Amino acid sequence: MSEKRKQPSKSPDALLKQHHYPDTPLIVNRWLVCSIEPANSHTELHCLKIETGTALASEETVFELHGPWRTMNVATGDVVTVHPPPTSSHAVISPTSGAIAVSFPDLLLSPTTLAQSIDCVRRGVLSQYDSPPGGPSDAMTVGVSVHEAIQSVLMEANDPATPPRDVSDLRRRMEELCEGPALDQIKGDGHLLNAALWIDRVLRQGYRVKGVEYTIVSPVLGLRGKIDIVLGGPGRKTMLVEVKTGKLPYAMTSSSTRAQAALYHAAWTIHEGETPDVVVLGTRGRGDEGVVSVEPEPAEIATLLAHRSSLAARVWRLRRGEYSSIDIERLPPRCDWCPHIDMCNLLGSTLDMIHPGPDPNPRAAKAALDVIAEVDREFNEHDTPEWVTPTLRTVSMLAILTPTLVSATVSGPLPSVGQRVVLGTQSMVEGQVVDRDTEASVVTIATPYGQARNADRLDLMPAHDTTKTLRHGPLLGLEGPLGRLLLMNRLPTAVAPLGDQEVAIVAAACAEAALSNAQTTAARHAFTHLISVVEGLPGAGKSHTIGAIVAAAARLGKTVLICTPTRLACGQIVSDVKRAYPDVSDLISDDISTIDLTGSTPPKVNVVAITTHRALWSFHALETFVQAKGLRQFDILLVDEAAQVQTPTLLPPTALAARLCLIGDVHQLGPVVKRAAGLRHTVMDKLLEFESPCITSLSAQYRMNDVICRLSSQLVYDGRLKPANETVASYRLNRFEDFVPSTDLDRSLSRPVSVFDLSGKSPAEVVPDIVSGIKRQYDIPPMQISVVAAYRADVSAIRAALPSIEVDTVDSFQGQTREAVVFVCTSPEGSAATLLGSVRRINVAVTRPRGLLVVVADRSRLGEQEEVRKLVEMAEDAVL
Ligand SMILES: Nc1ncnc2c1ncn2[C@@H]1O[C@H](COP(=O)(O)OP(=O)(O)OP(=O)(O)O)[C@@H](O)[C@H]1O
Repeated sequence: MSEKRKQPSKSPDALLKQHHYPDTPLIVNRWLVCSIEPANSHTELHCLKIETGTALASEETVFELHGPWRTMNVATGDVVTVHPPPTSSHAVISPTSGAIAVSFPDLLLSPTTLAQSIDCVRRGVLSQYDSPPGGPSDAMTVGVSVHEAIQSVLMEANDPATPPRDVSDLRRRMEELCEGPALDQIKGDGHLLNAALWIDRVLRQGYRVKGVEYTIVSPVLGLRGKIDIVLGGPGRKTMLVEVKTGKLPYAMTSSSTRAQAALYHAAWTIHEGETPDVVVLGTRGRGDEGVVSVEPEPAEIATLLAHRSSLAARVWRLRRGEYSSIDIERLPPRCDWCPHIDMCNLLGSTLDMIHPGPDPNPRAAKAALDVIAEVDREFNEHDTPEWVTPTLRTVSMLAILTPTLVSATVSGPLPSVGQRVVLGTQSMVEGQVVDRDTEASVVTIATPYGQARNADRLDLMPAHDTTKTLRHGPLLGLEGPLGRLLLMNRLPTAVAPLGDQEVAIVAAACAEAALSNAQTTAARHAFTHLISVVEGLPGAGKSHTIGAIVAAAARLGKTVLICTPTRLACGQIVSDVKRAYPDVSDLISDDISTIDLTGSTPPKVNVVAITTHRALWSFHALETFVQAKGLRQFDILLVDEAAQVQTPTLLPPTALAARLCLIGDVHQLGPVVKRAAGLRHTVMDKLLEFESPCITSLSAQYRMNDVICRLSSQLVYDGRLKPANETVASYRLNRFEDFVPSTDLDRSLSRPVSVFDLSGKSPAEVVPDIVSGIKRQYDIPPMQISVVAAYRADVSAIRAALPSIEVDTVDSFQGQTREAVVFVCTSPEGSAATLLGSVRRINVAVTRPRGLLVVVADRSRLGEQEEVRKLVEMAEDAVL
């Protein structure tokens, strides 16, 4: 078995540089070095599960071989032996240390899985369980048959004995190959004609098959898989074809398909040393609709490279993006058929354990630990190399799921506090050391800090049970008042009174904004209480109050970190404050990256606004900002729309602030959580369980007239929501003087709240008439009329019919005000009414308008939509 291999002519990073991937440092995905021995012995190697590898023995070089448990030097003349014999594509030589990297194929992902994991945060972890329960669906059968037929006719074309075939011959031949129960559907959907047209074209261009199901393994990219078809063409051109026969045309250009194509492009370039063309071939579209040539963009490559370095890191990084871009609630149709659903549930339960709901109990914790054990077992059944202990798996999973701290026992010298590190033998968990225990060799690492580009690598001791330290370790943000609240169920009541001058400045800012007594109290509490809460009903002036707090703080020279769940809210707060308080306009910024933190003088800015997820990413920059101001922490952390912020997301920014002020409404939109019920229970919910003077309730609202206000008040607030004054209550839209109502529509729209039935039509047919009716009757600018729909499908259809009017989902209107709102509270035919099952979502929609609310419903479906039925009944009562 002993064999001596020569070094590949070019190192992988040289190839990367040569082929348009110049900035790619070589990071070996998951690697472990085999053993070495004198030429006449190789016994030790058999016990290691190394499937692949390479051996080096250059005359001049001394190589350092290292794995997680050993480091050895290979001297000139030594022979390195790997068992079973390696293939060069599986191994990489580290250009810096000269170490031999042997990749573990079972830790590599398929390109499809890796590409899909861009859309589904969990799929990366679950890739190894990719077989549908209950057998393949019809679509899969059709897809597979057509796919194989295409490969077969292309291969047959290589055979000199096959006569030349025109389009009809190709099509007929594929029909023969597809013979079976799915053939009728295949023919009906036009797959074979489309495929035949494409095959005819490439054959005429001189392309011939070089391989089908062509195996490609790329440790550098962290993937292995099979390219559906590799074609060689004139001028030594190579075309890589990804066949997506069962998919609809839009799948051809989806982000995951593009990612897959980019992966092929990169893998081929790196390992074969030539730049290929990549084509995604669909057959369901009309003609060329299904054929897409993909030229990966640098940004796509960069995204992939950012995701590649390990199974866990990929998913973890994706999860960091989740807070902004992946709305899990929009994925159910996908999840319903997703074969990973069972594993998803397991992970969901794990989440519940890590962030338990209101009453964490030992039984739930035990159940969740069982879940982790089960996940470990699953992983281990898949031939996991021994050194990848279940513990390591678990730690990476927990790190994926908890943006907090992990503790790990490390081998070798301990890094110092503050040092950025990568935990594990690859970029599994990035973070910064926040604590170290030299005796126990334990470091505590805060994740996710991101930006670990210059991090040092730490090796975990394989046998150590890191989960124990993880679970008992301190958690970032939990040492302070929030910790006492979450861990001990205790709310701090200590108050730090303000000095006279401070009281005067806060009072002045409140007076400038004409804050009510309750709003003024809420503003003062933000300065005096360790934790304060402003429960503000819709339109009760939460944003208005934040403005006064921020202005007062800026004038007092205090530092404030504002966190909001959305970028829109973030920008809105900053622009409102700048407009209302021009004197502090230079002291507030919503872009931490533009603040100069390197100068010798402290930055001028006092107030930084940032989205909650961005705060995780930019933790280090925020910390540097505070230090540059000569402080240890921000004076106040203000969290707007706090009812939407999950507890773990709140922990890192909390660690950066002396005081926490949460502002929100638990009856408006909540956090987007699919299964982990524990995450649904936010810090805001938790705080409202207390009766404490630190909670201020704002129930007098300044937005809606009395009729609209009554609707929300009855629907959600047990009558607590009231107009702040008579001017607000009696507000009506300004009607054109010469307007005379002549139709039923006009008469309905003359009331502040009205209900329209779809009567068998689609929202896109009904809404334009309603909007025209509003424009005819009321003197308001079109930008003050908005259409709000629960479902994206309705939003798209109505937008197409009403291009000049703002149409969007409920979620994008949270926090907004309009003169008139048309609320389409229907669900598209065939969809489950889940979005409308949420009274919180309905509440947000109906509390946007000042003067006019039009509810569009489908009476024939009210039986299936309990919350909508209630709304319609109350809206009709409101009209009377
Ligand atoms: N004390 C006040 N005096 C006059 N107008 C006020 C006062 N407080 C708030 N408003 C006005 O009421 C409207 C709604 O206020 P704001 O947007 O701050 O409410 P909100 O609680 O943030 O609403 P939502 O719950 O919808 O996010 C704004 O036009 C604001 O200027």
